[in-house]
This record gives sequence, C-alpha cells and structure tokens, in this order.
Amino acid sequence: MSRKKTMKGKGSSKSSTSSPNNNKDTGKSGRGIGASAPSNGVVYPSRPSLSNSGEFYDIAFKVMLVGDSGVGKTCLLVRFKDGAFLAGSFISTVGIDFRNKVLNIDALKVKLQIWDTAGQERFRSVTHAYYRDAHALLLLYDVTNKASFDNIKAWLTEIHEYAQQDVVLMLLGNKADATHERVVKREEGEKLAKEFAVPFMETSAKSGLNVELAFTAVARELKHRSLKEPDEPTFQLEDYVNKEMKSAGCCRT
Ligand SMILES: Nc1nc2c(ncn2[C@@H]2O[C@H](COP(=O)(O)OP(=O)(O)OP(=O)(O)O)[C@@H](O)[C@H]2O)c(=O)[nH]1
Ligand SMILES: [Mg+2]
Repeated sequence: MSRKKTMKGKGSSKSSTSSPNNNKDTGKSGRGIGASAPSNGVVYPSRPSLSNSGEFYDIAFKVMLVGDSGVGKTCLLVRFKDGAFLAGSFISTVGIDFRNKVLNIDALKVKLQIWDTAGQERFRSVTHAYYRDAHALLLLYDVTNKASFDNIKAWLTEIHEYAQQDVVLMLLGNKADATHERVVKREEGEKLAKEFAVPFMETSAKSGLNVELAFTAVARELKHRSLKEPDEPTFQLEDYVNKEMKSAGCCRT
C-alpha cells in the first residue's frame, strides 16, 4: 500500500481570508482566524503523494473540537498531541487552529487533522464554515461548569445545521479530575448522550484520562467506515468505547 507523508509539528497560516475548501494540503498546522485548511475529503491510500514533511500515513480525516469557551478543547488537543497539560493562565483560542497526529490502527497509519475551534460566540461564523468538511466532531462540556453542559443542546442544533449528516459525533465531559469543583454528574452526561444517541465519556486533559481513547475510537470508526468491505459487520463506536473503558477499569490515560 502506498503511503503519504504528513507534517510533524506546528506551522502558522498567513491567510486570514482562506476558507476550509480552497487550500492545498501542505500537511502543516495552522493558527488563528481562518487558518488555511487542507482540501476537502478523506485522503485514500492508493493515491501516492508526498508532502514536505516527515511522517507517512495511509488515510486522513478531519476531526473538529467544539464546545463553549473554557471547556478545555485546546488543552485536550495539546494533551493528545504532546502528552502535556497547559496549566496556568487561560488563553482563549482566536478563530481556529489545527494540529496533525498519525495513529496506528490495525496496521494502518491514520492521520487525524484536528481542528481546535474558538468557543467564544464572536468566532461562531468563522467556525461554521469548517463544520462541512469535518468527518468527526468531539463536543465538549466542562463538568465544573453547568452552563457549558446546558449549552450542549444548542451545540447539537448547530451541528445538525452545519455539519455533514453522517458526521461521527462524540460527547466528552472534560475536567473529570476536578472532583471538588464538579457540578455535572457523570450520570447526567450519560443520560444526555443517550437521549441524543451519541457515544459519551468523561475526559481530563489534566490527568490524561480517556484522551487517547476518545481520539482512537473516532479514528477507528472513520477508518472502518472508509475501508469497510460490503459484507463486513459495521464497527460499533459506542460498544468499542464501553468495552475499552471497562477493560481499563472504567478510565484510562
Ligand atoms: N482541572 C482541569 N482544568 C482544565 C482541563 N482542561 C482544561 N483546563 C483548564 O481550563 C481552562 C480552559 O482550557 P482551554 O483548553 O484553553 O479551553 P478552550 O475550550 O480551548 O477555550 P476556548 O479556546 O476559549 O474555546 C484552562 O485554564 C485550562 O488549564 C482539565 O481537564 N482539568
Ligand atoms: Mg481553545
């Protein structure tokens, strides 16, 4: 199978007017309002190409992090990408930013291009433009912030309006490490997720709880959907997540 290459590390985008659809895939990551996004769609294996970068991949997908400002989207991405926690003062994301990470899934290299959106209301029109190209959405709330949980229904409405109908969606209750500040019970998150038929887990960008699992589960689902043989059974994302959490004694880093 031919392999594509992807860029390691961060780069910056000069463009402030680019749309998610009209740019070439440089494999770089971007920062700031309207960071230039690689071109549309799943990148399939059998079309060889090389970008100016270091890491090979077989197939690529776009994943978007959404949710209220301060729920921990940027921290979750940094934890997943770099294995570190951004402690200290909170620097709110401006517009949109992305980072790439290649995962090994069943002997296949799956590149996730992960878009970190600004939760602040004033950037909504910027982020709306990116929903359409997303293959998966991780929707976050903060277990220490009731308003962020109450806003999940509004986020789901927005997602239904702007994202693809078959987008892979997962609900994440972040900051699960903050036991003393917690105001949203795990059961409340589970109930809401059940109501909207979306897989759910609690995460912590601080401790690393379930961070790898959330992204890996999404990558598995996307890979399975793209490469599934007609007679192959469908991958059950929710079952996979529940099984993995159980086998790790509920939660894992
Ligand atoms: N205790 C705890 N704090 C966290 C966690 N994740 C993020 N934080 C803190 O929450 C604050 C906001 O985190 P960000 O990741 O910047 O939030 P965001 O969702 O990206 O916010 P916007 O960019 O404004 O949309 C920061 O002060 C983080 O240190 C977590 O898992 N546990
Ligand atoms: Mg942010």
